Amino acid sequence: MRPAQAIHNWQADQKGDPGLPEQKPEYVSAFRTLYGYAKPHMWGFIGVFCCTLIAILSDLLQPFLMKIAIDDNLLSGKNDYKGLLTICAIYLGLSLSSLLFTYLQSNMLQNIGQSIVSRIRKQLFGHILKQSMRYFDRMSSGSLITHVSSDTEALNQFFNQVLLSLFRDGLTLIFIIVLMFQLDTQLALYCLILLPIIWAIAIAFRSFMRTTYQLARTRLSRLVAFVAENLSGMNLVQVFHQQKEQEKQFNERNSQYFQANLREIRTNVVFGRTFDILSNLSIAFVTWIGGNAVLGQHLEFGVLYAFITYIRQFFQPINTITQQWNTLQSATVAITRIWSVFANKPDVMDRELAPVDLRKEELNEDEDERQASLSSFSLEQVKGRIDFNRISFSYEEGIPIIRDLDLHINSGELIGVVGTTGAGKSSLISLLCRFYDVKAGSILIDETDVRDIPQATLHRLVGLVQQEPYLYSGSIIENIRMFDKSISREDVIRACEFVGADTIINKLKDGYETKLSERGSGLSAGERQLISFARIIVFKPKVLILDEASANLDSHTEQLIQNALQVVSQDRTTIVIAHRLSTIMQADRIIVMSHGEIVEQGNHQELLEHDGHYKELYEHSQGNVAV
Ligand SMILES: Nc1ncnc2c1ncn2[C@@H]1O[C@H](COP(=O)(O)OP(=O)(O)OP(=O)(O)O)[C@@H](O)[C@H]1O
Repeated sequence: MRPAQAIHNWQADQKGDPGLPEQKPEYVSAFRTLYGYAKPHMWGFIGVFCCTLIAILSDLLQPFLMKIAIDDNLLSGKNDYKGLLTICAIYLGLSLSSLLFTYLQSNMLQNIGQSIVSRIRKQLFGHILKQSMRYFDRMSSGSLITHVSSDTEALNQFFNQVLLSLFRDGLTLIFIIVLMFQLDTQLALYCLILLPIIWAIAIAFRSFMRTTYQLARTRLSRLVAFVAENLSGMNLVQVFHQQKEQEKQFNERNSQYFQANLREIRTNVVFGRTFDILSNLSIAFVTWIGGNAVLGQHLEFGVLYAFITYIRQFFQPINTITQQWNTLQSATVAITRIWSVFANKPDVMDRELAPVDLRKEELNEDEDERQASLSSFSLEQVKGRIDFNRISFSYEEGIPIIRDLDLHINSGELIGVVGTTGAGKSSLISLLCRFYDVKAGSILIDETDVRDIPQATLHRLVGLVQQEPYLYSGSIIENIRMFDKSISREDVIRACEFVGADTIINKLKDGYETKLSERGSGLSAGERQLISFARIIVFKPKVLILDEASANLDSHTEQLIQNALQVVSQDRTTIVIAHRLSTIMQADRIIVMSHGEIVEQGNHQELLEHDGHYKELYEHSQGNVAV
């Protein structure tokens, strides 16, 4: 990440994370899309439904069986031991069946849920990788991490908790009501009087629980985003001695999350206990009404026993369903957020090249030329001529960064680009690599517009060594061949010898197998630069861009990089954004940029004689100050 970007993200986080808006759930569209993912698992869902049905019936028939045992065997005076034994055997069978089918149901649902979520997570990461730089300028890495981790996890909970509860608890409730009416209509009607009260309590708690739940989730997301941003901008935090300030801010967020969690737990406990009280009141009520009926011999004792058992079971699913409301809410918000990522189309895309014969009649002259240049474009035959034809560019509307810039580079030329900070040097390179598209004008490589070259080909064609080369956690060899197994070890070693990185790598204990930690720590800035040179060499780009590290390198490493640059620039067009003029004094041509325009160009000697910006920069650098 460029320091400017890190600062931007870091500052964005100080203001609160704009990437994590508190979105309102949009149930219909969110679940319609999710349905598309669930559809291929339809048979699995039918299986889950059947298992749930059998498990619930096995559970609910148990009190009914007890009622038969009490009324027909124990209190009837028939002394039917065989009948009692049969009932006990069936009871045991039902318990085992409940156990087995509950296991199957949750196993199947877990399987389906996990495979859907893993598919979404895979697609999400793939989609994020395809986004253009403008997207990453806007989004903080913290919110993207949240999308890939917490939001997909919320989806997982949707399948394993919400769906399961809807299946199991919903069906349980329906069956209990049916069984109650089956046992005694009058007593069942008395119990149903309770339903509106339960409903009112659930509604009252629901909105309260939703608020506390969402507060906790939002605060957690902010905490995660804060940590992620701090890790990515750690060098800034340390350079500016921000540790104490950041720790203070982290503690504030942490304590806010802690408070929100406590509130959520308290609300859940109060809600659960309210239901317990209501359940006990109902049991007392039914015992009184039903007990009177039993004493008056209008009701069998077994029926009353079964009724009381069912009332106990009645409150559990209502409680669970209400609690799942929160998970449903957060899953919906998560789905909406994930889908808003999916909905974002990259600004920079490969042009759709419709088959020529289909569009021939519509082709105008320009289009004809474009098609002709494309058909002659082949990666192997590219010579590396680059034309910036009067290009203009801005990151934000109304703030021009590059203005009407015209630059033509011959194949094999070594071009140095210098200029004051913010002159637009890196932006020019970003346009050539097509991280962004120009607003006006065009950039051609061998007469072909970069917008017409598939990005995969373009990035094979143009190799970029960045100011702060990124190294992945993995061995040095994997970092050089970028995990591409088709590049042999010999090729890697040859590339390292070529740029002079070989001696350094061989001095390391494990040589090419040395494991690098994240960001390549363990190696100096110069060593990381040399490794990224070797990385470029193995991929043999026709155009090489070097965004030179602005950090001060020791003279030995600087010499190594100078030598490396000399060898890698042979036979390829090379553009070097130089912070130290010594790097480009030998360049064929030096371009001096200021405020997005080329203000001078020529070789070192010519520019010194010109007595302009370059001379000023040169004299400045003679005082050993980096440009
Ligand atoms: N991603 C971005 N979004 C918005 N503005 C940006 C972005 N990147 C750069 N800029 C702005 O564009 C201008 C040119 O930046 P650029 O990085 O191209 O300059 P530069 O000449 O390479 O500077 P330096 O030598 O400091 O690297 C600066 O004003 C910078 O703040």
